[in-house]
Amino acid sequence: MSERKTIGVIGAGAWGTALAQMLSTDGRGVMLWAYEDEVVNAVNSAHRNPLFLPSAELSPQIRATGDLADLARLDMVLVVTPAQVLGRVLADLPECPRDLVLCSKGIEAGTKRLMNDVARAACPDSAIAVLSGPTFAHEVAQGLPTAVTLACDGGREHWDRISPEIARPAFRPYYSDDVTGAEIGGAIKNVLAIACGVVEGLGLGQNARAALIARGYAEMLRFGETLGARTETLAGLCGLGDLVLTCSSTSSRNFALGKALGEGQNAADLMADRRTVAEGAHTAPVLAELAQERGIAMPITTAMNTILQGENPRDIVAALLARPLRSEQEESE
Ligand SMILES: NC(=O)C1=CN([C@@H]2O[C@H](COP(=O)(O)OP(=O)(O)OC[C@H]3O[C@@H](n4cnc5c(N)ncnc54)[C@H](O)[C@@H]3O)[C@@H](O)[C@H]2O)C=CC1
Ligand SMILES: O=C(CO)COP(=O)(O)O
Repeated sequence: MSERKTIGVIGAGAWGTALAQMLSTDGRGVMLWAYEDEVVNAVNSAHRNPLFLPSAELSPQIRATGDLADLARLDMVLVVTPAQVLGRVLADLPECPRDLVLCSKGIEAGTKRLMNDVARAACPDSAIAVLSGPTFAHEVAQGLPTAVTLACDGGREHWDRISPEIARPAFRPYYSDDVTGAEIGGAIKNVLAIACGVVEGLGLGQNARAALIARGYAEMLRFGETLGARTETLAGLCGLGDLVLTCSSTSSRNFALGKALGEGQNAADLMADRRTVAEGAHTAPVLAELAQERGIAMPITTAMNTILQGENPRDIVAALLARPLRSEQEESE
């Protein structure tokens, strides 16, 4: 039997913890880096993560650490921090691994870079893969069946090396070499999930939500095309698949944030002091800016950005509905 190498996971929020649990199911060791000492201690002593994934009983195969040096010399490291701190955390890594697998969903605000560009700058010699798809953390931690896109910048050879390390009977990666497409799907669906939550919070009905998913997907395709993503990638698990999941459940933090906005809660209050991340709130401003700079029609994204800045959701929805009639394929605001 081949040796099962320890895998590193950076970030012990809900998703990093669930991935560590999933990876440990074949009996291998997982080294999990956590930002909070409280999480390190709880994982090591009680096999729990009370801050971010309280429902899961974790495998004793998972060892937590607060020291990134403990991940040195591991061949493969999954990076699962919030998107806005990924670059900072990678810059602190004493040694870059051979294989980095990026699992965060977002765009870096200041630089407007996708996560793979941020990671490439920090670890130029690492092979970069993006793992993304419809994956609520609590379901993966329970071992429920889940499928993801695993986009490998090194093509088939890269996939052949890393996919056996990541696949498990209930966790099924699908091959892609479209790293940009895989990232764009995950980043944009978070903004659209907030929009679907707003529709829910305002009580606008199921028809409106379906319209929003379809028109939001058209925005994802237009944006993706401009950045060189392939339509077939966005039609898959990491795009449409994840959009459908997060636009239809309050298990999504982004959807729940939108619902609260639609119900009349204040955006600044909702963002203040939150421990868990709703990536769409950070992605919306940078995405709206990129759309404007590049002349890409993204009216739903722009509207969500305005609502997150404190505008009245009902007024913004009314303005969206009042735009001139056009064909579905037309690419103007
Ligand atoms: N929760 C989920 O079901 C899924 C989440 N993701 C993505 O995974 C990424 C991480 O999300 P979650 O694990 O859900 O996080 P979370 O919302 O459960 O927890 C927040 C995380 O941020 C970390 N953090 C806060 N400040 C930090 C700092 N200054 N430096 C480093 N880390 C810091 C915390 O330690 C914690 O790990 C996000 O990009 C999210 O979109 C992707 C798929 C599923
Ligand atoms: O990305 C996710 C599921 O695929 C998790 O969505 P939220 O971050 O909205 O909870």
